[in-house]
Amino acid sequence: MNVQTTTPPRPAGTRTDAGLRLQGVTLDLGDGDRTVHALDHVDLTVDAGELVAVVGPSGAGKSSLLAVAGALTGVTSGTVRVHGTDLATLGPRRRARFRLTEIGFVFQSGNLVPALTVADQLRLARRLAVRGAYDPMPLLDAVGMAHKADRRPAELSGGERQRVGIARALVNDPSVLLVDEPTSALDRRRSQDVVRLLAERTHAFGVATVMVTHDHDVLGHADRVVEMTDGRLQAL
Ligand SMILES: Nc1ncnc2c1ncn2[C@@H]1O[C@H](COP(=O)(O)OP(=O)(O)OP(=O)(O)O)[C@@H](O)[C@H]1O
Repeated sequence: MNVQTTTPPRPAGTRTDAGLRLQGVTLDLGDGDRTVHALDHVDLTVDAGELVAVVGPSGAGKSSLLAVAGALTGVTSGTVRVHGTDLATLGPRRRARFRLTEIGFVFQSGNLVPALTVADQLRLARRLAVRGAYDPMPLLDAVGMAHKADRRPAELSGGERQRVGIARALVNDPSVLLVDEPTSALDRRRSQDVVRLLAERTHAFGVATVMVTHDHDVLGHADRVVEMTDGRLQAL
């Protein structure tokens, strides 16, 4: 008999160490002879169940912020904590495992695997982290995509692909969701729908979400907006 494992929603704000905490984070990157301060003493706390939008001009450091929050890049100084764990304490193997289970990534245009059905996109992401059968339907239902579970990415609209990307990022019940320009390939109405969905799922699943965007029309769905300029963060 297969044991179906589903992920129960986690109520927001139930863990004091939940979410994302950046304290005094600096990231220096080499650029030829000179050093670029991609992040300059950044402090940012995103609580479980909170959606924080990050805006700012090109080159301001927004991608760098996602890279350090997602354990893709180590910091030059300062600390990054995800669900209470200081990322600097993790070796390469534990860091990779941690990224798989604690962090969800949503990319610009879904980044789905072309050959897989919608349901299998979720099954694969789950399988990489947890053994055992998994029923993707409740989560697909939660993003309004259960009726297209058997379709492949080429048969979906841009907005639908993003919905599947959001579901896939939530499959392992991560503490942190990192979202990079989710509406860059979408028209205005679909952009609103996708970011509204992100906000709803953030609140319902109690995940700490950071969304980088150039799209000022969607900022109303964020709980908070911060602006990055020259590697520094300030509240808007
Ligand atoms: N690998 C690298 N080596 C050297 N400098 C880098 C590297 N990656 C980024 N930078 C520099 O770090 C700074 C921040 O870049 P980052 O990509 O984080 O900005 P961004 O706000 O995401 O920009 P955009 O909105 O254009 O994506 C920029 O000055 C950039 O040129």
